[in-house]
Amino acid sequence: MNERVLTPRNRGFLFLDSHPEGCRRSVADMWRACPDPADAPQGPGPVALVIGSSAGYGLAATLAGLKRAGIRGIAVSFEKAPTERRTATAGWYRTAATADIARTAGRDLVFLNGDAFSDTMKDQVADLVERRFGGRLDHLVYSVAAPRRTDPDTGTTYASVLKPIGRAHLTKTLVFDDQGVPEVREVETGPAEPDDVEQTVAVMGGADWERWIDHLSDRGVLAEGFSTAALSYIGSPLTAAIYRQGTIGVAKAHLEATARTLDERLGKTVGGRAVTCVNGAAVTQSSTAIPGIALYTGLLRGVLGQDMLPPVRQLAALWDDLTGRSPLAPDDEDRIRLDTWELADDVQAAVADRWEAATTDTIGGLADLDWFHAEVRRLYGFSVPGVDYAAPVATDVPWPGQTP
Ligand SMILES: NC(=O)c1ccc[n+]([C@@H]2O[C@H](COP(=O)([O-])OP(=O)(O)OC[C@H]3O[C@@H](n4cnc5c(N)ncnc54)[C@H](O)[C@@H]3O)[C@@H](O)[C@H]2O)c1
Repeated sequence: MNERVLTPRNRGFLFLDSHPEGCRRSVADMWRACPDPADAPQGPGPVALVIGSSAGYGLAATLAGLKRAGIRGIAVSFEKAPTERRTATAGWYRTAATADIARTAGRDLVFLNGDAFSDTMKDQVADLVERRFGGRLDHLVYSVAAPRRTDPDTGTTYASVLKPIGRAHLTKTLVFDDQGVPEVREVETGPAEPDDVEQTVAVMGGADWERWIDHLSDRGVLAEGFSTAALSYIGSPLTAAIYRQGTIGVAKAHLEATARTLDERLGKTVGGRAVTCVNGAAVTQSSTAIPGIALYTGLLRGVLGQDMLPPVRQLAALWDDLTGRSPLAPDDEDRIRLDTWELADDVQAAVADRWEAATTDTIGGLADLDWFHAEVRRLYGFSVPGVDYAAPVATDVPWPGQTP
């Protein structure tokens, strides 16, 4: 058993190691933060597939699905195993913790580790649905955030980028030095090259989600009334140049257009439904990579405090919609909106005032930096309340279903 004391080592918002016990507790905290349903789910539960289940919104989808809807089924993510020298990635440890929660809740959830963009993974999932889950999938939540995707048809690998379109964009941004001292800087991001948009759409648009649905449909494993949701983001005018009007925004528009195509197709074939679900800002490994988002999210928390709705509470509402317990009215572009708390006019006005006033000297009084800094560390299992970080911890935690 490889036991050692782990201290955080990071470059910016990226950490080299993850803390297994901290990751386990952060999942337990998320589980507790998901509200109980008025009546406990009965029976074996609907069969669900969550893609991107080990972090951020996909982890929230998995936990909220277990608690609110009593799902069983399959959870897919892409994580790295521990080695002699390095810990596993945080999502590996969170997956082990999620598996324990599913087991305790009496739900049969199978965790697969591999590339969701591959056809091999799609076949593996379809085989499992056939063999283990009665051949019928009731729900699919798509929550992948990835830097690259290889198209199985052509073998071409696409890389997504976060760039403005048309001209360079100067934004304020928040960084922390090695001692954790915050600094507000300006960074310029150059405009997208001609094929950056196409590449980003190929990774983060709707192509892979559509491929999943077609693949599972061809295999005949979509249940009558099957429903699917993919996660999207709109965000603030403050981040629009880099996000919604940037390369990633074009990809999100593609994802939302794909939902409309899939919705029509599923309606005709299995009486099913496809939607995108627009969520609010959250601190995740993917979101911290977006220029300006760290500052924006820290200020948003400064304005909203505890009223900032965590992913697991948003996803509880999504499951209530998917299962028909409490349907949500879509917006005029057929999207489910769980981001209204973030985009409320008064909230956005207050964040914009603070953004304007933000400098290295003033930031401490404008943003909730303690929260933001701790959230970033919690992504890797550090700064989780109740964990003894001085104690040695076993890093070779097995993937669920494997023997150590
Ligand atoms: N973070 C936010 O503020 C925010 C807000 C609204 C919507 N969203 C959306 O939520 C979705 C998930 O983003 P996140 O921020 O939770 O990301 P994240 O980085 O926290 O999680 C990404 C997940 O995708 C998995 N993954 C990555 N590549 C994969 C691959 N090739 N195969 C299988 N799994 C893979 C990872 O293992 C992880 O489970 C995205 O669509 C994002 O746009 C995020």
